[in-house]
Amino acid sequence: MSESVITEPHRISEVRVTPVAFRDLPLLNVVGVHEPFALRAIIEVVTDSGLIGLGETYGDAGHLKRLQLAAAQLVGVDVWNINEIATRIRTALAADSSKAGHGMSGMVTGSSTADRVLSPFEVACLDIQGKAIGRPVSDLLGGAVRDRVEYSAYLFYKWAGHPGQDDDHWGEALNPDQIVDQARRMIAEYGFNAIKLKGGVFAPEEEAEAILALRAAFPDHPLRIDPNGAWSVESSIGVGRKLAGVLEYLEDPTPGIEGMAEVAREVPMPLATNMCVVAFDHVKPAVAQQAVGVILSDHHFWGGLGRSRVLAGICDTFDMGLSMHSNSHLGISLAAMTHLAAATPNLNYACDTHWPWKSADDDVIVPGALNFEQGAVAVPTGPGLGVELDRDALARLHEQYLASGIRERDDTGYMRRFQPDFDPSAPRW
Ligand SMILES: O=C([O-])C(=O)C[C@H](O)[C@@H](O)C(=O)[O-]
Ligand SMILES: [Mg+2]
Repeated sequence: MSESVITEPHRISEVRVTPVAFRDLPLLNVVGVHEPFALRAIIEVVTDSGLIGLGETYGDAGHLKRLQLAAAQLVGVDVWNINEIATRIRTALAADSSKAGHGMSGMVTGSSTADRVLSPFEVACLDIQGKAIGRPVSDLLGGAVRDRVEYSAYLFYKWAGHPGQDDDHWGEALNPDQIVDQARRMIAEYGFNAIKLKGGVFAPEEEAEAILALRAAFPDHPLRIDPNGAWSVESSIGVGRKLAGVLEYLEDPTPGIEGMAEVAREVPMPLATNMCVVAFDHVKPAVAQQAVGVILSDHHFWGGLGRSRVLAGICDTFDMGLSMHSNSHLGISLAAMTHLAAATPNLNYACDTHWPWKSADDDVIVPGALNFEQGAVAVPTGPGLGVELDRDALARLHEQYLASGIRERDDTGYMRRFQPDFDPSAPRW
């Protein structure tokens, strides 16, 4: 590598934003059911030095529009100047007042728009920085403290298949026995050492039974349940007491910082959240009220990898645990999550991932860079993120996006096609 490649600025000459869709399964949650395709946007940042960096984020129409507004302001900026990139993005978004299209279907609503938009550009710039100096992104984040990152088995209640289609290969999971079967299959295939159940679908007592069935089947796996705020304070306290000694944490049992604080005072396990603390402004009131013991970071809405490490420092300062949240995602996100978790010493919980729900052939990266072994992904050691864009796959998933007709994630609207009176309001029980 010539010295100039290292010392010269790498100025952004072009930014490409490509919406893609990949097949998804009918996974149930408090707001409805996953549609047949999940949306993402793939970001390519190109420099005048000929390097290309990759980022991945939500693909909803409103978010895409904001990504385009931001992208138009980034030409000429040096990829080493993330502060300048963040400033330009805030300026570009000043005229955009729409809140629509954040990509999380009503479950994470209060995150910062500027941080959500910054995230994929920051990741792409870190990818370029790493490529420019021949070092992995984890080195740019302070260095890997672990060479493999543990993920959890993320179980969902689900229908056997999308209505009108054949059953999918996971089949139905609507009761505790089927949830245990799902866990067995997922753990046999991926080796996960921790288990999370997405709740908020059935009454809390039934979901607590599923957790007890998982405990009986997997005596040593840390367990979590996440009903996405579906339970009242009273119900949450009831479930929390019933599952004393069974859960490593109870995730978002009830909505809001005040409600979580009430529950936290009465249950023995820490409460975790990716709903009531999703932006830096939420941390102070949550700490003051001792509402949460664990924050689930997510670089897609906390402003990228650097700002997620700021969050990690805050958690460390206030003796809070740190875990990682996930939405349906592709390989560029998995690479970024893995570098971040590798370089975050206090991220001690197995991270969430929706990875097992995606078909292996539905991705935009060249296969082989990221593999699960014994529940963990080895941290890529090549330059940058360590993943390569497969342009044919990108074109195919973009065609899939165009053909899908889906432009916003809408779990509730999809559910109402089959259950017209479905009501997503929370708390429900
Ligand atoms: O931990 C969480 O809240 C999530 O993973 C949110 C996701 O949107 C999940 O509920 C889903 O994909 O249905
Ligand atoms: Mg959650």
